[in-house]
Amino acid sequence: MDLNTINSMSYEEFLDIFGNIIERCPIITAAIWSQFPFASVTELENSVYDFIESLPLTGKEGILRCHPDLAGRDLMRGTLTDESQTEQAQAGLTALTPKERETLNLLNSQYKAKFGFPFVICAKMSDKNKIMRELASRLQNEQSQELQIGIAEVKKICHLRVNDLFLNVKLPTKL
Ligand SMILES: NC(=O)N[C@H]1NC(=O)NC1=O
Repeated sequence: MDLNTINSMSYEEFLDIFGNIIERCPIITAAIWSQFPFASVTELENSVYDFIESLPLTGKEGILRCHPDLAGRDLMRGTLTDESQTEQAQAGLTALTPKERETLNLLNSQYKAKFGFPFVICAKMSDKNKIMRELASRLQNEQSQELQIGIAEVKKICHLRVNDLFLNVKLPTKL
């Protein structure tokens, strides 16, 4: 897919394809359509990141809260987004032993109880062992630090999702 194609999309088409570049936050995709046309993919990504940075702390916390727990309830119920399902599978989180799942769930609960939002990490850039270690280590941080790290991870996830869309997307023939 090229930029010209994107720049000629209606906001409905743009939302259909790019609506989940930030997990369960289509409002961000809808907002950046106002910045059309984009001169580059980087410019598109930067407008997402600028929008996120313009939010108050509660808005940033809200973005983190839209993320499903890793190997959590949504994975067990089959209610993850396609993107999150692929990312968690790639990190090995869909094939945990019961003991590993129990440990991860416990750490996730401790993290949420301490910070008020879920532990977020770019799963595709990690694996199950690294995720467990990072979670245990980040649990020791201050809340403000974790908000910053979590949002940095959201941006990494977004970057990979945008890349994927540019490489793989099959556009509706109508476009
Ligand atoms: N909690 C959390 O990190 N969730 C996410 N990470 C990722 O790579 N995809 C997600 O949905």
